[in-house]
Amino acid sequence: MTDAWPDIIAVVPAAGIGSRMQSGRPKQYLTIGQSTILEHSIASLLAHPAINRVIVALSPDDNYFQQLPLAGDSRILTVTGGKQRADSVLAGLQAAEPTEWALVHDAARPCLAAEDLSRLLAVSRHSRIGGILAAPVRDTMKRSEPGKDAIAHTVEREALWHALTPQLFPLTLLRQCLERALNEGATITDEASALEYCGYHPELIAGRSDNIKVTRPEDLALAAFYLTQRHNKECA
Ligand SMILES: Nc1ccn([C@@H]2O[C@H](COP(=O)(O)OP(=O)(O)OP(=O)(O)O)[C@@H](O)[C@H]2O)c(=O)n1
Ligand SMILES: C[C@](O)(CO)[C@H](O)COP(=O)(O)O
Repeated sequence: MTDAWPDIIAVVPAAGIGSRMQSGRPKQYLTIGQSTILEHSIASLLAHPAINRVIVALSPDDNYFQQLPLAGDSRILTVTGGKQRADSVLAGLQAAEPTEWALVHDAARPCLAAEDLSRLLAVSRHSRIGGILAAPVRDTMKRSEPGKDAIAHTVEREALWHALTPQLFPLTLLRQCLERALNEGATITDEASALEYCGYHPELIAGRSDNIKVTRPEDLALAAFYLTQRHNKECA
């Protein structure tokens, strides 16, 4: 640990199959430029001075990771992921050596900006609960009628956010909340929802809306555009 940054471990859930992407391989292994989406996502973490250990949760059927240069990086440990994203995250947390903070970042989010990562990490200086990167909703939001593509009503968008990653929490607290929530059958789609289930209120850190999760086919070109824009700006 340095004075500037907390003692931290990063966990990258990368054990999904990317079914919504409709591609020939898991989406985290699709390429943008010369690297896979997974490599971009992990690079955005390791480029930050605060992060020098990453645990990657992989599918038991993953035949791709070992072909990447990352496989030989001593800062990276791999574990076997689980049936749901939360199971994969918990597998990573359970493999982590004792560490004060845990940062969880989707393998499918390759466009994380360094300034957003720093702003999230700064939460560790004043909070014992943690927080998440999030983007305020911009569009009018509708709730559909159950089972129909018809509008039931408009959802008040004031104070409505898109949860992003990374998400940052005390490792022990996150592990305890995830274990309890999963054991009690709660639906957990991000780390914050496990803390909420246990009664905590993590901070919302407004983040860039270009920190997209590559989920559907059209997202790949958008992520490539964002990464190219950032590269050109850095090289200017
Ligand atoms: N059992 C799972 C499911 C998802 N993930 C990871 O969690 C992140 C976000 O999940 P999502 O975007 O839903 O990825 P997939 O589950 O692969 O996508 P899909 O739902 O379209 O199959 C991804 O990096 C994915 O690899 C994981 O580690 N373990
Ligand atoms: C964690 C997450 O990216 C926050 O928005 C999101 O919940 C992942 O959901 P998915 O269905 O596993 O993609």
